Amino acid sequence: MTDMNDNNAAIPQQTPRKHALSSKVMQLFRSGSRSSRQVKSSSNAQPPSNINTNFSSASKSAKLGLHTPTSATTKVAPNPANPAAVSKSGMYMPDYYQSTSPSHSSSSASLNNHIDINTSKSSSAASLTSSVSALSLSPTSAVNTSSKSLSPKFSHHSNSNTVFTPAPTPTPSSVNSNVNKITNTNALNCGRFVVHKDGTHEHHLKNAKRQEKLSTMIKNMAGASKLRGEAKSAVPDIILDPRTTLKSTKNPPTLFAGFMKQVVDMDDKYPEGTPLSGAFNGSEKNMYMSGLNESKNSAQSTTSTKRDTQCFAEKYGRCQEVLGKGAFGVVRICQKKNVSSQDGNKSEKLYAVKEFKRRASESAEKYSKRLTSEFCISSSLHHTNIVTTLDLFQDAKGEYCEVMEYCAGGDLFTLVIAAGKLEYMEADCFFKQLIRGVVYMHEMGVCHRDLKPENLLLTHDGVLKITDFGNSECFKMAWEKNIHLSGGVCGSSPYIAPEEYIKEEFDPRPVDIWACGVIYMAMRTGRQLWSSAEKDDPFYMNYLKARKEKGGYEPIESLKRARCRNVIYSMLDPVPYRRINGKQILNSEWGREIKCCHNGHVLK
Ligand SMILES: Nc1ncnc2c1ncn2[C@@H]1O[C@H](COP(=O)(O)OP(=O)(O)OP(=O)(O)O)[C@@H](O)[C@H]1O
Repeated sequence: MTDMNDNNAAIPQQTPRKHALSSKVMQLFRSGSRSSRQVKSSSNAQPPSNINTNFSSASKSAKLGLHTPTSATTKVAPNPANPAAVSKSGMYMPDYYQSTSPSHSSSSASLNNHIDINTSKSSSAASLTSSVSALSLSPTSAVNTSSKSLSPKFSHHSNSNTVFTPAPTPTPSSVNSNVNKITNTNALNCGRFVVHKDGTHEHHLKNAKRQEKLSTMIKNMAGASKLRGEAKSAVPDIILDPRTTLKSTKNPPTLFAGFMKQVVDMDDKYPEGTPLSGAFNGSEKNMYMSGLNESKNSAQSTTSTKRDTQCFAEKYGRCQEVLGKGAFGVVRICQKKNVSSQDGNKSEKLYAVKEFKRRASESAEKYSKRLTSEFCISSSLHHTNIVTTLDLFQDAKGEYCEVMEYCAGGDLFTLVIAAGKLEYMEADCFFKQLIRGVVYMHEMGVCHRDLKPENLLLTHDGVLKITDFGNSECFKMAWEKNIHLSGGVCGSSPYIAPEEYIKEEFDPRPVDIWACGVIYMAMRTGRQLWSSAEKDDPFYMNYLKARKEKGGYEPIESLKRARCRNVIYSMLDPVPYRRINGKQILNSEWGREIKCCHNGHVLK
């Protein structure tokens, strides 16, 4: 039996190389993605229109998709008064990255104040490395998160008088019973997630199969009268009457409800068979056929740029069916045949090609800045848990397209919807990979600002990859000591951190951590925690109240394992500077005991 405590599990060694970044690119990083900032009304849950009416002007303009003042993004955080805030490398380590949480005697609002975690300070300071000419960079200095010297102690207090006893360290027998528990789930029966007797596991993710299941679910939901009762309970109020009934519902919206809302919305906008994010809409055959038709059409229109098309086809093969649809265009699969592999055999290689459509309201300059920012940032990041961006080219219509590695397991959003919810071993594995990717990103001086299950792709063997850097920003250059604060509200409402609504400027890193906490809860419960973390959201208000009380917040309490709950409460601390950071999560008892399959690497 393998010990569940994986003390040696450290984040993959990544080594940032310092680059001189031209002022032009800096300018793009500072303002490019900002111009596209907006809150996407959640694809998962449509907040009722009678809420979200009382927010600051900054958040208001962001919600309306308006441009947030650039000045808000360029203000530099003040120098730390505390000399301890300067790392060994001489770089400023902001408060947020200090190893100890600020102490608060008033315990009521701060569950995470009771979590004592040592964090390695030897990691290099954040450094984004990029250049205009060479957009793909290799990191060079190691991220050191040795956990040997750590002795995390959890004592989860819901208030100053109450102490929750932490869950015991798993013993072989407790691991066994957990394994048995997992073994009994449908997840295992359908072969998606297999747990071995030694406690290790494997993922077998097939997006195409999942799409079929989702199509059937949608058909049943929409058509079969015998399922209507179930449909009503599974899609509470969101579809029925979002404005009047959310406040009276007991549970927050399910991810499936949001998915159905997408279907309903899409039906109005697009013809039948147009895939949404996750390419669920229509049978696989229909998707493929429509993809072929689209390829034919695009082939006809590309005759004027035959040379470019040939060049692209030589490198990446022909574009085929549509994989998914996002806010800015479709993502297609490309198949390159006869690629020589290391063993001398010929095989095929698949790529994903993402279109960047220009919005009607978007100026050419803004469009160019948006896509350059996304491409510059994503192609500068090299990590197992971040999708590899390979190329940027212009198609026959003059639209820019980004070439990425193809992730055959689809996205986490559709996985959770198809599964209902994930068992803890599967969710934990994805969670740890997500945090590893976030830690690396933050080390590189980049924050994502739109983390959600739709933007987390999966390989067939369960490697999670963060994608969609359209809202990301660089908060610190390699040569800078101070971080740049962010401003404005962006992302999808259920995942947006509360400070985005109430503060003009904030550290963007805790914002990513907050989103990861919400994502974990979405995986485990199949529901959103709330529509948005604002005062007029009844679920969020309940959460704020309940986290101070003895019983805690029911959806988080339902996680059962105290060490997991403690970390989630700390990730969802409404006070950003108290929020746990990525390294602390990995070094927590829970973080260290999570076993990732193949240590989060793709199987060869
Ligand atoms: N590399 C990839 N491999 C496989 N599928 C992909 C890949 N990239 C994207 N997809 C699919 O396409 C969908 C849309 O992609 P993406 O989120 O990047 O588009 P977007 O226009 O930026 O969307 P949005 O801004 O609305 O989040 C994803 O949810 C996923 O299902």
